[in-house]
Amino acid sequence: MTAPLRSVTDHQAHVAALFGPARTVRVPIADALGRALAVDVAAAVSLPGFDNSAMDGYAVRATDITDASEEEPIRLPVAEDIPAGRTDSLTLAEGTVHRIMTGAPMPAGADAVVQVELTDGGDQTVAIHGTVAVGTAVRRAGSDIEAGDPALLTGTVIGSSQIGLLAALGVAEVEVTAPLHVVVLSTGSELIAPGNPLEHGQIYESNGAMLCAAVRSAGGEATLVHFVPDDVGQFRSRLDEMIDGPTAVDLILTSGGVSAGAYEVVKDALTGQGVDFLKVAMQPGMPQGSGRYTSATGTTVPIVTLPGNPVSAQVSFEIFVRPPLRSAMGLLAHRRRIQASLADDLRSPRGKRQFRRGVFTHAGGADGIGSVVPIGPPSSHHLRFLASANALIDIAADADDVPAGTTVEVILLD
Ligand SMILES: Nc1nc2c(c(=O)[nH]1)N[C@H]1C(S)=C(S)[C@@H](COP(=O)(O)OP(=O)(O)OC[C@H]3O[C@@H](n4cnc5c(N)ncnc54)[C@H](O)[C@@H]3O)O[C@H]1N2
Ligand code: MOO
Repeated sequence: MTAPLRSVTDHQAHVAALFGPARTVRVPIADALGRALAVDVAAAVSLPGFDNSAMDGYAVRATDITDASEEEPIRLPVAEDIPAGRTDSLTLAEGTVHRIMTGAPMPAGADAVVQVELTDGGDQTVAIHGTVAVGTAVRRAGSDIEAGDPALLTGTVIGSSQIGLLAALGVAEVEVTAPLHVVVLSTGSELIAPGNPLEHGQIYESNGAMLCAAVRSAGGEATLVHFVPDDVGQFRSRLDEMIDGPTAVDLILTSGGVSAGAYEVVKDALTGQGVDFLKVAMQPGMPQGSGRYTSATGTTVPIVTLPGNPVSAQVSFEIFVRPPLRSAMGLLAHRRRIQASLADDLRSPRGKRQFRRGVFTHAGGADGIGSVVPIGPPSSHHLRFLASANALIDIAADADDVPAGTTVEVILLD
């Protein structure tokens, strides 16, 4: 008797339950890029740290130049020259000015800066051709952020501007969520590494490179292992070797060897070892497995066994692995889902949720929604069309004929 198929949402829940809470790590700020902040960061200093000039010009007392005009400029002695970086504390005497550059500290007593364009630019004395209000071109200490104020909150994903703020605040290292380490294991004696000649019946190993890239683009770290012989004992020893190796393993991701053939090394080696093998009501990606595998030395690691067909492997990663992997690193789990108008008729197998490859554009649908053109046939060896797609079209399990013009949901891949 055939077991009923598990629904996509059910299998998503099974895989998600394998992941624990995010781990954290302290890193130099440059290495925090793309990671989620694990603590609140308060400003240890104010920004700006001192009153400084917003313009190249002259620091003045505004009352000294209230009578200045284009026709009758006021001429004042230039008592000091203050480039950015000057560290001594200066005081502006009444009836004098200091030449000052953008970012340089304001002298005590000065309350405005006259930009150089309103003067003759003199360096001994200067003719000032206009008036300025108190505060003109002065950046006050703490006007961006005051020392002690919250700068970044836990959970913020660190991008270049957050790194900029941290550096400006003098922060050298931060506590962020740690990247998870995924061992990507490809099985199949027909598989040859790219760069080598092929014999008849052999193909290039592509799932390994693809899934490692998928893990990295999700924010994880990946190690690729290609296991060739169809030998269950050797397969388990290789797995144990990786688990008990120098780098802790957070997830094992296999592809291939899980369907109904005579040489299904993954399924044969892991059945009865804490891993369930089953069929999910989806296309592509029907044969799946997930669970926790314990090595000979007693280390237990979550494992997800993806089907070998390349499109099945990649789509399965997107649907089952990417969201909980990202969640477990404190990152936004889900890709953007958007409604689109289907540009061509589709057929879908009733009873299976179908994820067809598509090209989404923001225009072209009715009522201002975008449109999606399905590309390539449904079968799961059409890697070329997957590589041209920017979206997966999510067709419900109860649909069969889906005519052009139907509003469908798409998952944006970039
Ligand atoms: N009798 C049945 N046969 C099959 C069923 C089924 O239910 N009953 N399911 C089919 C479906 S659907 C899929 S998907 C595949 C999954 O098979 P496996 O996970 O066991 O994968 P393999 O048989 O090892 O390989 C399938 C296919 O993919 C190629 N492959 C595998 N690994 C790689 C790799 N790393 N790089 C590139 N290509 C790879 C492999 O050469 C095969 O062509 O089973 C169907 N069969
Ligand atoms: O379900 Mo399989 O994953 O179509 O190729």
